[in-house]
Amino acid sequence: MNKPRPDFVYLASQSPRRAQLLDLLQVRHQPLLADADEDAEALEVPLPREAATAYVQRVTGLKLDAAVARLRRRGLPAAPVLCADTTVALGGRILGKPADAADAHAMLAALSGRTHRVMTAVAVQAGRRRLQALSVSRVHFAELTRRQIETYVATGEPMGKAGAYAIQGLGSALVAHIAGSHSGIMGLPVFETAQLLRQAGWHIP
Ligand SMILES: Cc1cn([C@H]2C[C@H](O)[C@@H](COP(=O)(O)OP(=O)(O)OP(=O)(O)O)O2)c(=O)[nH]c1=O
Repeated sequence: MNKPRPDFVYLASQSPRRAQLLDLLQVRHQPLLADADEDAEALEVPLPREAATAYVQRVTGLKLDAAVARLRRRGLPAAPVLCADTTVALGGRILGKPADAADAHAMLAALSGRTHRVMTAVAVQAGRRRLQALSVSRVHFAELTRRQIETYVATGEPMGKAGAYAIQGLGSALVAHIAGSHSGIMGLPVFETAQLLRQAGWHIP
């Protein structure tokens, strides 16, 4: 007899935005968070001269490897595992999460008046199948004054966000134009995620 299909996915992410965006698809999910001794940050180091698209997909694959190993280690019931990674690229330069307020200030000054790319890779492990997708958006920032940057950094919002801003928050006041996926910029491209989950056998309209 066939095993019943699980009715949830594991979301291997500590990002509350990713959980909210997955909720839009009405897919039940459970967190699969890293153990205290797993060094998640260590995965997020670009290789010398690595292109941002290659980097974001490689890191997402590593996150998924770690999550699948975690599932096995904990002996949890089998179900698909989903994870994602978001990277901001200004020309050939990869902007990660700011280390501190000065770093956030420098990133925002670099983004001011220019167009950058935001890439989010999504990966799903469903049994032996690994499915991956990449969303690339272009974001144009208004010209920012030093004062505006200082005020924004002082809100604390840039911390923990790739590129030092949040389009879902006050950061939206700095963004003049986007071309691409708003949810992808936030951290989980809903359209591409739906495509992957359908391929994994999920019923999504
Ligand atoms: C550009 C941009 C990024 N971000 C966020 C999305 C991601 O959470 C974060 C990039 O870091 P990620 O390493 O992609 O994700 P994370 O560390 O927050 O969570 P996890 O690895 O557990 O899944 O930046 C926004 O929230 N809004 C934005 O507009």
